Amino acid sequence: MPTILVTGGAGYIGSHTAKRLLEADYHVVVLDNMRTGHRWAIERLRRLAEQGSSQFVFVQGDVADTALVVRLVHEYGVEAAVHFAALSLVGESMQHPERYFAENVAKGIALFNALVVAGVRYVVFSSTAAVYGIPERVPIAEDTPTHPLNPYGASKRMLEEALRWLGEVHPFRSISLRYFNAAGADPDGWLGEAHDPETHLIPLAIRSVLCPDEDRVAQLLGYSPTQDQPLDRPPLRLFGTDYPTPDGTCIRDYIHVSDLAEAHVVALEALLDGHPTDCWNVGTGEGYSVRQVIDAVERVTGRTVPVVEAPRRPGDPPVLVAEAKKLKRLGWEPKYTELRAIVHTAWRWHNAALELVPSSQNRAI
Ligand SMILES: NC(=O)c1ccc[n+]([C@@H]2O[C@H](COP(=O)([O-])OP(=O)(O)OC[C@H]3O[C@@H](n4cnc5c(N)ncnc54)[C@H](O)[C@@H]3O)[C@@H](O)[C@H]2O)c1
Ligand SMILES: O=c1ccn([C@@H]2O[C@H](COP(=O)(O)OP(=O)(O)O[C@H]3O[C@H](CO)[C@H](O)[C@H](O)[C@H]3O)[C@@H](O)[C@H]2O)c(=O)[nH]1
Repeated sequence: MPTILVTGGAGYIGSHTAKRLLEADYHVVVLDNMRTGHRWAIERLRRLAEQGSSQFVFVQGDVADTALVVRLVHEYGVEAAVHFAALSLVGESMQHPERYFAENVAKGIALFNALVVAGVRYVVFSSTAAVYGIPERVPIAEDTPTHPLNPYGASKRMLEEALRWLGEVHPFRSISLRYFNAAGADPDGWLGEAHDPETHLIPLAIRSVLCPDEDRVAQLLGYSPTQDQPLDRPPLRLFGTDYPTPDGTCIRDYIHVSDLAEAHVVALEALLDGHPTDCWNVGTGEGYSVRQVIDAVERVTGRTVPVVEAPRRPGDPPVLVAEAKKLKRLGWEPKYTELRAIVHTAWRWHNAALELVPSSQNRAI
């Protein structure tokens, strides 16, 4: 089986995709600088590989280290890359756009350059629905014009364009996957979402109903109620109740991280089979409002989410729902279309995270 370079494989979506690749018998080389990645995720992947026949290698380093990337390609016979490594906080990108152009655009281009030089011909790239900005119509088709509203979305759009031109000139093809809202956790309980800071709705809603000593994910990230700073347990802020939607709150398309991981395998196999360079949406086609998410969290946890209504968050489009025609044409179908099922996997992860790793691994680096 081919060897796949997975940049950002110690992070949320990258680790779930690396797991899926190992399960599909690919060999995996993870390159991650551990800026937001997790040692425990790497340890879980290593253990998974030991149980099967795939080779798993973790290298701590930066995607912009051209010599390192070229060496890894040659040493491990890398045939394709899946590029997750990036900064992805929309709010931060509005405050420090230069960071997003340096970390995402400049480093992404350095990586693609190294891959082309080393002879890698296939890349699957983590793009985002944020490239569309406020779409002309919903569900959003893949040929919808892109007008990103923030430097984060712009940085992803620029890399899509760079990939397109690399494909025009070199024997090189790519698929950019425009994810909608990644959510949930590995149903086996091996991996899950642990961003720091966390900005996403589902993990924040779950954390709002947990006592500090119940919050295994916070403890994995190194917070503990015994530390000087007790865990802050603010209520969930509901950003905007006056949107032109049935209940006044924003509607999003929540795509389970395992379905997302599977989409990367489909994209990779399509490229290996000769598929041309393209951009594909990854979403379920089902939209849920913020209030519906809160309701799902309450039903799954059996607890009341403490909510305060807050003004709209700048830059939030009212409705983002995908039309994922291109993926579906290749046989991909999301398994998780029910919001409650997605939330259930996230709830399990928040409850179980700490028990999953040996005590020496119980903290992020
Ligand atoms: N989470 C979402 O809902 C979502 C939605 C759309 C797109 N995306 C994109 O998906 C990708 C993964 O997102 P995530 O939520 O898993 O993020 P994450 O922060 O959990 O993972 C990113 C990983 O990349 C690593 N990394 C960052 N910069 C690096 C560099 N220069 N060199 C090497 N490693 C580096 C980090 O250490 C981390 O392990 C990102 O590109 C993000 O923009 C995420
Ligand atoms: O504390 C919170 C957090 C979020 N929300 C609301 O919940 C919805 C979902 O917000 P998330 O922050 O979970 O996700 P976003 O839709 O803002 O962003 C996600 O999807 C985008 C594309 O749609 C980008 O890809 C981005 O990287 C990814 O995080 C939004 O309406 C947001 O306003 C709240 O009300 N309170």
